[in-house]
Amino acid sequence: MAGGKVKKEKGKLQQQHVPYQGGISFQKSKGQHILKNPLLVDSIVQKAGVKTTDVILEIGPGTGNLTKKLLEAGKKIIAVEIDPRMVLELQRRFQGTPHSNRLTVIQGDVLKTELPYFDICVTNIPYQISSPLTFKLLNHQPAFRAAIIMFQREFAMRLVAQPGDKFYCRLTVNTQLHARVFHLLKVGRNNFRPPPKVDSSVVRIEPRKPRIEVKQKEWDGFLRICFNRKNKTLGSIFRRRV
Ligand SMILES: C[S@@+](CC[C@H](N)C(=O)[O-])C[C@H]1O[C@@H](n2cnc3c(N)ncnc32)[C@H](O)[C@@H]1O
Repeated sequence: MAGGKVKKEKGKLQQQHVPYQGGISFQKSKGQHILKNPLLVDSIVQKAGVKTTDVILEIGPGTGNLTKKLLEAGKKIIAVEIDPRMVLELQRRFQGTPHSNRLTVIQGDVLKTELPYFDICVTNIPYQISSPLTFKLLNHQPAFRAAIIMFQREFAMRLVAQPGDKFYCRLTVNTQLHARVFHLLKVGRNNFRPPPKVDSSVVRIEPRKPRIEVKQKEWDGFLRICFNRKNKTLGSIFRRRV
């Protein structure tokens, strides 16, 4: 472990819990639990179904462990990171690599940032922003294909719950009104550095297509077009619906 200290305690060599990577101390207040298992990162990217043409949004790229795999899979990454130390670390890590011109890092709080267009969001978020972030994404226009998000397990269970489940609640209803939600992967706390106090789950959120609202005026215009054509049957179907 980079920067780790080893101290002798009660006759045993015990590794002190010093969560450093590349000289950066991780801040729990910012939910900085870095994914340390490369196999898990591969699995998340693979299950996300990223296309080579995709513009990907990543929230909280941290030191870039997920970012690196996303850069290999997609066309362009837009990453929003609140911590300037992490932004510097990302620049240091990707500068001069073949991927660098496909990565844009926005420094700021994602909840206060106007999000650009993206096809898919793949992200390991700080859990304290789970709820506002989910609804920010669900309100985002134009709608994206899917968001693949690491949540605290219990929050994930509430998102995917079905009527009658113990986790079924207002969050479930509000989310499923706007999106289809799937549980993808259970993730144990030891896959992170430092390990959080809770287990996690990766969830896939697919926004529902908005219903097309047709106003009376538009129906009238459409009716006229139908009657101007020779297909009278089609015309009468629409007349009945008006
Ligand atoms: C759980 S870590 C994930 C790090 C990295 N993606 C990984 O998987 O290894 C969360 C990241 O989100 C950043 N973060 C925390 N609050 C944020 C916010 N409001 N807006 C943007 N980034 C935030 C943290 O600084 C941290 O880098």
